[in-house]
Amino acid sequence: MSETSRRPLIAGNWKMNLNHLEAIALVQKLAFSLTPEQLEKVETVVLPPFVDIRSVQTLIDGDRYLIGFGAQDVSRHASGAYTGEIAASMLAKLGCTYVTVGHSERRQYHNETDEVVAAKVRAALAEGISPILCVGEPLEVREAGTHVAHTTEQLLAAVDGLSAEEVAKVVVAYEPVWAIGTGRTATPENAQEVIAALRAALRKSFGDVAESVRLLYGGSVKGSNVAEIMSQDDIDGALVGGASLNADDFTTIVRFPEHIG
Ligand SMILES: O=C[C@H](O)COP(=O)(O)O
Repeated sequence: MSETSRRPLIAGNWKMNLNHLEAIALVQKLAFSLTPEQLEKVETVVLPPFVDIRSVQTLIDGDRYLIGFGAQDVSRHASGAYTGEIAASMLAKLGCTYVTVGHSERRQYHNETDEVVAAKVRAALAEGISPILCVGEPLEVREAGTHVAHTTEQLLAAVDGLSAEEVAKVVVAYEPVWAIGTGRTATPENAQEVIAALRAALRKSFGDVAESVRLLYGGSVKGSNVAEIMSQDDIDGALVGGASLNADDFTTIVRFPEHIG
């Protein structure tokens, strides 16, 4: 995180955890634990399962919590006969401001291709929702040393053809697949290397707007490693999985500026 105008973003991806009652309890705990100053300094967002979102919205809107919320996936289609799918317009109506797109678990278990991911990015943007576009290499790519090229290709495939104005609304999350849920994190320097390369690729294709795009790191982020990760120049936040399910763990992560000298 360098001294720029990019506001840090910590997003909690709950994945397929917590029902709507548990969601309410967790968001309440977060709101009671974090001060308005902390939430002003660090944009804090939860990404619950679809069925929790209405409850989370009602709570956050009703009590005017300074916590954002979004979804974990979106249909590439606007509406129609797509059983089980959720349209971006439905998420927008619920007040979602973010949606993760192209998470490695969707790419791996639901066969999402770069083409599908690109269509979902567009679907979200069309409804004023910022996609949190996930990219990252599997272990064999890291071991082959081609991780920068791999993640850059994923990024450019997803944003190809967007305007600079649209790109400014995209958040990119670099999540090395081998670091997700494994307790293994990329070293802060490794994460910085890839994320700086992603920003350079955006700069080459879209110009100065690249300086305002927020790039996050994800993969076993915890209270104990977040400050070191966030000290890197190009890392603007974190996409947190496991540690976002516990209010104490997540608030410790959101409070990372207190641990940066
Ligand atoms: O979306 C979040 C990532 O997949 C990271 O998950 P994790 O923090 O449990 O490793």
